[in-house]
Amino acid sequence: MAGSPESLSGQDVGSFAYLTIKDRIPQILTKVIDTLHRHKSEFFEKHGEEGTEAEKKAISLLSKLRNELQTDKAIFPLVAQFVDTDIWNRYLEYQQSLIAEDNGQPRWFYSPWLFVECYMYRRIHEALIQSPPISDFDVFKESKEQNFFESRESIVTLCTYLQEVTRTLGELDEDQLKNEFFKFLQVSLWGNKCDLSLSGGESSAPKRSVLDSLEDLKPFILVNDMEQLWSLLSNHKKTREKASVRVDIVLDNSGFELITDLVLADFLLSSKLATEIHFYGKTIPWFVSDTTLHDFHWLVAQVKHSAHQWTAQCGAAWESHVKTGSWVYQDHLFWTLPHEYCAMAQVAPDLYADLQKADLILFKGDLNYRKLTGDRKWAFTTPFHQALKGFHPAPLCSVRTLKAEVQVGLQPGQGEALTASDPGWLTTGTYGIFQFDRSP
Ligand SMILES: O=P(O)(O)OC[C@@]1(O)O[C@H](CO)[C@@H](O)[C@@H]1O
Ligand SMILES: [Mn+2]
Repeated sequence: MAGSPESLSGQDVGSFAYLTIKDRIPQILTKVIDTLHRHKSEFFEKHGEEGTEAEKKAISLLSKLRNELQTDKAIFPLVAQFVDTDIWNRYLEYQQSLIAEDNGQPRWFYSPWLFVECYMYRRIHEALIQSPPISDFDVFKESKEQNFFESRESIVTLCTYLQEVTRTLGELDEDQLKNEFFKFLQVSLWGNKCDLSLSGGESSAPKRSVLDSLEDLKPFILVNDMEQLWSLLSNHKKTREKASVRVDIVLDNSGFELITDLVLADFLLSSKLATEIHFYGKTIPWFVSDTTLHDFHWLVAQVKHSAHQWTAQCGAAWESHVKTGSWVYQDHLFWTLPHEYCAMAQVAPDLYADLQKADLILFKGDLNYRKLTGDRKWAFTTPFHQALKGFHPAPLCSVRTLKAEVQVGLQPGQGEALTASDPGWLTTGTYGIFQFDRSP
């Protein structure tokens, strides 16, 4: 295969990568520092003087990080011992090896955007690790919970709808079932618009019921492989050649997006299009809104204890799915490394082998898409299969709203026409895709 195109980076002045590194990431860091400041008294109440000292230390480490970024310093090796420190520092050495002698070291506005952005979030975590006893504090917890509470109405509407569909499943014919499947897929897609790292932590809760918007949003789906997802799952259901059908969902954001993913997962079980769902979340706070184990269980509990009958019924069912094992939540440190997914088989062979057991893998969101395609400057018409560069653990589908300047698998002229009609089409989250790759 011909060489891959270069990575998106802050070298391209004015690019979305450049503006993210220059403006959005410092804004996110400032919000993190402010969050720590606002919890000063809580840390004192919990840990006394030690807590106050820890808050000061974390803030000073984060201010240093912000200065390194804003003055385009070298990317420094991680220093605090953690389960993935050596992997990160080996990756930093690899990035160094890609740079010609006279071009110095990996730097914020020089190295691949994917690397420096992931590194920034891992440095935030390092600042907390180095500041015991507040090391377990999730600096993004408040904004993830706020997104959930601000989405309350949409959550009630969605859970009510799910209960209605679940009650009538037995009466639906094939076409009607497919139609419901497509609805829940689209709800999960547009749930991805609710991304706090794009909004810099500002509220991103849905403004109206996403169910009512599906028809209006259809023209904004640029690649639509939903039919292939249906035929894959409905054939398994029809032929019953497999006792179990496993769908894996590589999660993205907590809050409303996670609700839309759990609603889809519940429908997959009730409709018997799947018999088990594996969810993958993040082991550390990540990209502001990404789902951690705590976020997952907190959200299920919140839904279960809702005052609204149908919402509470959903939460009880979801808790039961976890208890019976038909829903499995899994952590793996690979998801918070900077590697492109084409490196997974080498870097995390255990995870790759686990994904190979799935009948279908749904990758939610933009960051996953960037890692699937290596965050590279592919031509818009490059086949998705080619951009995956050998990453094929199982049939997979990206379910993503566009928030970065990478997109493949378009028709000839489609990207150019979009640029002419809507210059922000790649980065505002307005457009979405269901992009499927069957497998080797
Ligand atoms: O994976 P998500 O949550 O859909 O989006 C995450 C993300 O779009 O937010 C950032 C915006 O700067 C991008 O760098 C990154 O890809
Ligand atoms: Mn995210």
